[in-house]
Amino acid sequence: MTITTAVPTPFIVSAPGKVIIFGEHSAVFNKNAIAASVSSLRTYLLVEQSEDFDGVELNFPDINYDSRWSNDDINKINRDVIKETSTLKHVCPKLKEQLDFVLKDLKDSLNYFAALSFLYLYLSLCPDARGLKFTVKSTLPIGAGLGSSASISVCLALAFARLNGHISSNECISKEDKEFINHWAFIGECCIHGTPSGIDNAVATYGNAVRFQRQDDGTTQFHQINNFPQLPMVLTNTKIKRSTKILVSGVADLAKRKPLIAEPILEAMDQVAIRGSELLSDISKDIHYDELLELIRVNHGLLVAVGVSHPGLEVIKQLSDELKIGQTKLTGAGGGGCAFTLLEKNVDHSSVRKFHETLHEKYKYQIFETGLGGVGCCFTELRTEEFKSLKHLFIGPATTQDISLALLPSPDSTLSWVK
Ligand SMILES: Nc1ncnc2c1ncn2[C@@H]1O[C@H](COP(=O)(O)OP(=O)(O)O)[C@@H](O)[C@H]1O
Ligand SMILES: C[C@@](O)(CCOP(=O)(O)O)CC(=O)O
Ligand SMILES: [Mg+2]
Repeated sequence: MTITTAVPTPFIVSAPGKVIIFGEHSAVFNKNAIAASVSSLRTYLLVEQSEDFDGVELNFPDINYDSRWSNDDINKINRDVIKETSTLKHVCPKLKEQLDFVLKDLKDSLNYFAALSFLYLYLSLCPDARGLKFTVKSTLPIGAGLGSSASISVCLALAFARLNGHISSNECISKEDKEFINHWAFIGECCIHGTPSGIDNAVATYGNAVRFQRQDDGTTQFHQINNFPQLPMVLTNTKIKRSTKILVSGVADLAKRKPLIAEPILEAMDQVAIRGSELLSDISKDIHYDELLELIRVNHGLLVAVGVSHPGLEVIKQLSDELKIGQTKLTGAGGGGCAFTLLEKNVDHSSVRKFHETLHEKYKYQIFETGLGGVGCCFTELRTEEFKSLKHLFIGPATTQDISLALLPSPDSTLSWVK
């Protein structure tokens, strides 16, 4: 079997999910937004040699999807069309058309978008890397508003950029390399949900927290917010399924039909995010904490107005209001998925416990314990013994705790993560 790669295998790449604090949806309309990475909820991608196949194998157990494409399948895609993708800031319609043909059996299923982003990035970045198997496992909930689509796109972009030799240093991932990864992850996001703002892939690439704004010419402007405060918060997953693509296109439809109504709402979201970022950079002044809580309440109301909440999310908001523990807003695309509750400064802990218990026992919601900020994308090459001891995490019924315990790129990790 011929294996043409610039770096040794096996290796693992990883990227975090995110919480949008202010500005989901309005970010798509070039308004300001603030998001932070969720340090312990991440996607991991294992790249290894195929055992018995000289094409490309894909294994996405989290969504029950696997596939393999032979060298013949791959060689049928027109090389001139592939070359065109390198200069584009969006998805190349000609390549998408060819991939639609390859993926015709998946059309209209959720797996189609995952396969499309995989093949699009693979062909654009390392079409000659063959005889490889790519397995993805995430400790993030998928389709829940915590940016799993961006996190997997960053993992794919980083892995493929290593395989073609674009990223060859084993010391660190340079600023230029991160720009490259962020660009291609944005294209992966475009494959998954059409018109992303780019905030999710920026956070998954760079980690920490960012204030972000997409510009009218399609470029993005973002600043890392250093020393992002560890906000006292509760992150709740309703487990109600929804699709970012459909929710984002619903808001675009409203903006098109009722521009005079939608634009002031989006403008108000912009002002919330601008003021929110001022407050978050100087949270030490307690006097502003109430204003931050107020902004959370206002931002949620504006998201309700553009039609992206869900009765299941309103349950969380209502309960936090009833128990007077803080302010809740949906986070991510909404329509189900997750909500973020910022707790009052001197919150009554027994009320927070009641909040947890009710959401868990009565509604069967899931509560995440995670800090905000932390490492962005990273990779680690595996020694033979490491590969042997870690492989089961990607093929067996490993829990998210098992995966985090063994792989989390924390300061006390036994693996040598390159960041
Ligand atoms: N671990 C994963 N394995 C396979 N596909 C994934 C994974 N994580 C994300 N995806 C892709 O991203 C989609 C979910 O993205 P999206 O609707 O934007 O929700 P979110 O980004 O909030 O999780 C999935 O349907 C799938 O195509
Ligand atoms: C709704 C939006 O602002 C965030 C979507 O996040 P998620 O896919 O729901 O995690 C879209 C975007 O900014 O690309
Ligand atoms: Mg997404």
